[in-house]
Amino acid sequence: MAKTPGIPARRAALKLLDAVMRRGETLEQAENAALKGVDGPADRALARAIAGETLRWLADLDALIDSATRKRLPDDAKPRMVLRLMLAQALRLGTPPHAVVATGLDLLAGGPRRLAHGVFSTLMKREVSLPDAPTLPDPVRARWGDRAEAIAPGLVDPPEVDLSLRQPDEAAERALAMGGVSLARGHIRLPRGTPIDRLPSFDEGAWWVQDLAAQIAPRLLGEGVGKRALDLCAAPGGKTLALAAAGWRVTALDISEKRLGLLRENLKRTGLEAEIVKADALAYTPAKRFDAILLDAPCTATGTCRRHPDVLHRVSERQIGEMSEIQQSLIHRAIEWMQPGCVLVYAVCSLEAEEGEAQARWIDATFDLEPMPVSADELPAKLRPTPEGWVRTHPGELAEHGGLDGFFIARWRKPV
Ligand SMILES: C[S@@+](CC[C@H](N)C(=O)[O-])C[C@H]1O[C@@H](n2cnc3c(N)ncnc32)[C@H](O)[C@@H]1O
Repeated sequence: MAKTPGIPARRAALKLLDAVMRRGETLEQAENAALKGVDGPADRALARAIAGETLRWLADLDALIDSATRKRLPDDAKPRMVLRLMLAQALRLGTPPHAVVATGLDLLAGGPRRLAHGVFSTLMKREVSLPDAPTLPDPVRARWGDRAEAIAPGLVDPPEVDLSLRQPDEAAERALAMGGVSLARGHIRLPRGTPIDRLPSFDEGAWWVQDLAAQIAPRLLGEGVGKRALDLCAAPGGKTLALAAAGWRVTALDISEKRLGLLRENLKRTGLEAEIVKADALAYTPAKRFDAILLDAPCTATGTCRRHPDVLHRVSERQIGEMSEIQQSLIHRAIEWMQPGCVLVYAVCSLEAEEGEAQARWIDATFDLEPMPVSADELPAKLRPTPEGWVRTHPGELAEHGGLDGFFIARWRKPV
């Protein structure tokens, strides 16, 4: 018998949701296994979109489900998982309800299909809708505090596509040719979903994909002609490329051979150069002196929640604490190597104060370094530094242009 079209994509979306919610995996980690047997890029994209929208709006979808059930379905019960996916399709992806039912109930074969059908039909008859911005899960709201309300509107949609240019002065001209806008020197923003590898000049290596907020950290090292920089956690290399393009002689170090493979590909495609070192920064001693060190530290990556909404549900206090310890070890190491005059830029794509502001305060209190406050004219698109001279970006900022990833960035110098 012929399979109903679209069911493999829904089955894959269920596996993705299950991997995140029950096993704490990232969407990326779960993809290989979950998408096995899903043919064609359109169905794979559909599976990703259903899982992504479900995770982005999870608290609101759950509230709707709870409003239509007499007895609360357990969080990890399969009917709740399937109903979440069905509602995300109807309310976020515009899938007609009959198609949602035709492809959704099959996922509950041998289970409570009538219950799921009843809840879904009740909610459709009520013509329910989602709020203007997703409701953040309680633990996330507690952690993000006052900022949570400003961040949530930035999570409504996946992000647009930002490019960083090898020749910054070409931004205006290339933005026009590509149908995008430039919000900063060397930056182009394109509509979400733009197929990257089909853009003109991809093979020529004139640009690489990098969120506007991620473009800030390497810029804070300044022009690098005649100077050496150590990019301490470098792969896959977005910031290495930016430093090399700004004239720095870059040593790019990372512990992951797989991710360094991507960095090598990026260097090859863009024709930029860097010395590559595969090492554990905690066990490495550089032979050279550096004028600047960029520590783009491993972190919980909650600042990337627009493109990776799984972080909203799987990052715990424990993981934040563990990351914070690793970051402090790496900071310690980097500071040991700083010569007088050497600049340190610390960055994390995290919205957690423990990985950002608290680390900057710890550096100020522990080490003999001069803070180098960031000024407004060093930042793109009218962003402002914090009163301390740090950079704190979040998805709700520059909303009129499509938002930003969440980053914390701060800068110091070793006294001469
Ligand atoms: C936030 S990512 C870096 C992103 C990169 N700077 C970019 O712009 O493309 C953090 C990196 O730290 C690396 N890493 C984690 N622990 C490390 C260690 N002990 N030594 C060196 N690299 C490490 C990871 O492999 C990962 O590639």
